[in-house]
Amino acid sequence: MKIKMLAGKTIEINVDLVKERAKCNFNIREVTHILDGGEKNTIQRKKIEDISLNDGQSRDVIPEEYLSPKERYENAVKKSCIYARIIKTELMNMTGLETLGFNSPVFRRIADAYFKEVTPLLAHFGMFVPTIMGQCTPEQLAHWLPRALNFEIVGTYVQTELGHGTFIRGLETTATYDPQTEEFVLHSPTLSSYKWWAGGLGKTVNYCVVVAQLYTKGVCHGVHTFIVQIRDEETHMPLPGIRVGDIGPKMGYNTGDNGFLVFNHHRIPRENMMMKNAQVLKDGTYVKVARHEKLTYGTMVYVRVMLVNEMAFNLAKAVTIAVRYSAVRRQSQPKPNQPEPQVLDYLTQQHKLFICIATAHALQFTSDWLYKTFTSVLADIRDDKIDTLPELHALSSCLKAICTSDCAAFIEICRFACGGHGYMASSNLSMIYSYVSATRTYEGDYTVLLLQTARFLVKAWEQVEKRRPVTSTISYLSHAFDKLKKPWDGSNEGIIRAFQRVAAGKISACINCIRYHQKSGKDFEDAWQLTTIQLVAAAEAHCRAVIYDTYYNETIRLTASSSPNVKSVMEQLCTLYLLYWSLERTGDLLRFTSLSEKDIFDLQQRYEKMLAVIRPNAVGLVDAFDIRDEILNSTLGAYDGRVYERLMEEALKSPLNAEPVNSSFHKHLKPFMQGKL
Ligand SMILES: CCCCCCCCCCCCCCCCCC(=O)SCCNC(=O)CCNC(=O)[C@H](O)C(C)(C)COP(=O)(O)OP(=O)(O)OC[C@H]1O[C@@H](n2cnc3c(N)ncnc32)[C@H](O)[C@@H]1OP(=O)(O)O
Ligand SMILES: Cc1cc2nc3c(=O)[nH]c(=O)nc-3n(C[C@H](O)[C@H](O)[C@H](O)COP(=O)(O)OP(=O)(O)OC[C@H]3O[C@@H](n4cnc5c(N)ncnc54)[C@H](O)[C@@H]3O)c2cc1C
Repeated sequence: MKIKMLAGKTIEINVDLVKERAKCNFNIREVTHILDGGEKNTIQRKKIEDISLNDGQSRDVIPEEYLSPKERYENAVKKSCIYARIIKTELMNMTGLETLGFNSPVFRRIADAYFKEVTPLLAHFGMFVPTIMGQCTPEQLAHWLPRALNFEIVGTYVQTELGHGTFIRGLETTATYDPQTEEFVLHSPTLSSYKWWAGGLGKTVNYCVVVAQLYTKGVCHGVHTFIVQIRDEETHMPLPGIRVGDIGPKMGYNTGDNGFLVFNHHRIPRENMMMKNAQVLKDGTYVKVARHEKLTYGTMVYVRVMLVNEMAFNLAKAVTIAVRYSAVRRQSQPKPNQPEPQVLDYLTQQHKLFICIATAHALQFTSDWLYKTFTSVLADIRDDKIDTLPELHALSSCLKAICTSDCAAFIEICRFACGGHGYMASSNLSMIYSYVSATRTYEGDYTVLLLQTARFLVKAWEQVEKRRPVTSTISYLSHAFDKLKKPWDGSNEGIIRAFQRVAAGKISACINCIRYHQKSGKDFEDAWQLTTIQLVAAAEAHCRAVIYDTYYNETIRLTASSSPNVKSVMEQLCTLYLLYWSLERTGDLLRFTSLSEKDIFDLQQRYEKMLAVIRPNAVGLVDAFDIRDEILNSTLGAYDGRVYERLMEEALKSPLNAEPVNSSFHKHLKPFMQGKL
């Protein structure tokens, strides 16, 4: 079927997708505006996408997969420069766009059109610049920030070592102050102290933020951050006292040149210690400035907050691919003499996919809410108020853990939903998965971060026990002492309250367990370790309760003035989300609430009915994510649904197809087959 597009281009669209779009009963644009945070943002995003993508500069002539590792990296550097130039010269200076930061989700979106994997500048944008902004004094900021923003220097964040990633206090790299020369001497005393992992470190950057143990006047003051030049600005050669290189192939991020770095008594000026939170004076006196010692960890909190948005976007990409493909793909014959159904018509397929759409909404709204919380805590810190920081740390830790983990699991389900073709690199699902899978580990491992949240919850519980007030996200704990179990209420609010009881019940069980071990003679640390499986589960339950509550309340707020059909499809997705998790967690609900077997039957019926209600709008809902084909990069997920044509076109690009017979036939296979080998 031929369709005339607005831009005047005629494109052919798969007939099933045309029918799906005709079935959609809500205004797609309205949903896009809600997801973008308002119509103005959508207009701005589209303008930016047009400027950055319309001239085709982002496209590769040869698919990345066919390049050697070295060529892939070099191609990524070339495109990083085009990408960064567009942001710097064409976008940031444009009227109306100058307030957008480098890490705006809009710039983030277009990056995917340029890089199938990642840009070697990811850590420059995502970590180096934010650390300068967060850890420098005003004088240092004036010196370093313009240089970094203008790309006169390119940097990364070098914290993790071969021996330690999680346990930051255990890092071994030393920065020892020498008052004679007013310099710090950076040194890697052991193999396990070698820096390892930082993105862009291998070959790209010439500067970095290094996290090291600060020694002055013979005393260790713990980890601090330093700006360290590692390469000559002109020749790019490593400076004396620096050994630096690439760590080699990984499961993903292969264009990201993650690197190692070894210091041999490398000297940097005193002024290169980032001195917003602590200072070393010329004579070596150590002065603590910040009221909270963990403010040095600020960049990590920032990236954890940003990652929730990152997850919403990546899941939106995966489910756009899987839903469009499922509308085009026909398979099997459930009834004789009937045409093969679209696989999207199978209830099991809807079960796989509609929760992914709902989750992308849930994460988007949660991420917007978390970002607002983050900026308000930053404002508090600027006013020297630090009492909101622990809650932000607890929230960003558990949300980062659960969102990255759910997102990776659901992206894999999107791949399953695409059958064999989902396994093709050209579907882009494998690349999205390998990218997201790493987020569960970096910036704080899943278990480790949930245990941080658990620590906060245990303290909060003790406050509630003493009838002291607690902050808003844990205020539900005050109902935990209500004696009577309330009757089961299957409304959305009822389900949210039920999950808050689950979270409170799990925290209470942890407290009992810790106290039980303490009573039997264990000290607190041992009792804590013996309870960690339950503590992780309690932090997960708390996090999910926060997501349910936020998703539900934000849906109501954001659709308050929407057209009726938009309001109802958004509410349907939210209800679907709550029903899905109720069914996933029946064990918890049976244990901590008055849910009965009959209630489970009802939940299942309601869930399946909801799948049927959402079915006609499924393609419309993924269209509403409004992700351009260049960004999706997928043979299965393009807007036009020309799946088989695209698969064939991509296959023909394989270098193996350049010649009818490969030389290995004559060299190896033929002699082997003829028994001559
Ligand atoms: C292309 C276009 C541009 C796109 C840009 C897009 C941007 C978005 C995406 C960016 C992606 C960037 C790429 C990133 C790549 C990965 C980078 C890394 O992994 S880098 C490496 C990342 N590495 C990691 O993430 C390592 C993970 N490990 C850690 O974070 C820490 O070692 C720890 C938290 C586990 C423990 O720390 P430890 O010092 O042993 O502390 P204790 O346990 O003894 O707790 C003591 C007290 O401190 C409290 N507290 C703790 N932290 C904080 C905090 N942040 N705040 C406040 N408080 C905090 C804690 O609650 C407790 O309180 P209380 O109970 O006493 O009241
Ligand atoms: C793609 C990628 C990019 C990265 N980029 C950077 C970067 O730019 N800069 C940088 O500095 N680092 C970077 N990292 C490193 C990353 O931050 C660390 O790998 C991450 O924080 C996990 O730490 P680890 O490797 O030490 O894991 P470990 O802590 O060694 O984890 C191993 C296992 O031990 C468990 N474990 C550890 N501690 C505890 C505990 N206290 N209680 C219970 N279980 C525990 C974990 O749950 C995990 O199962 C990157 C990593 C990856 C994969």
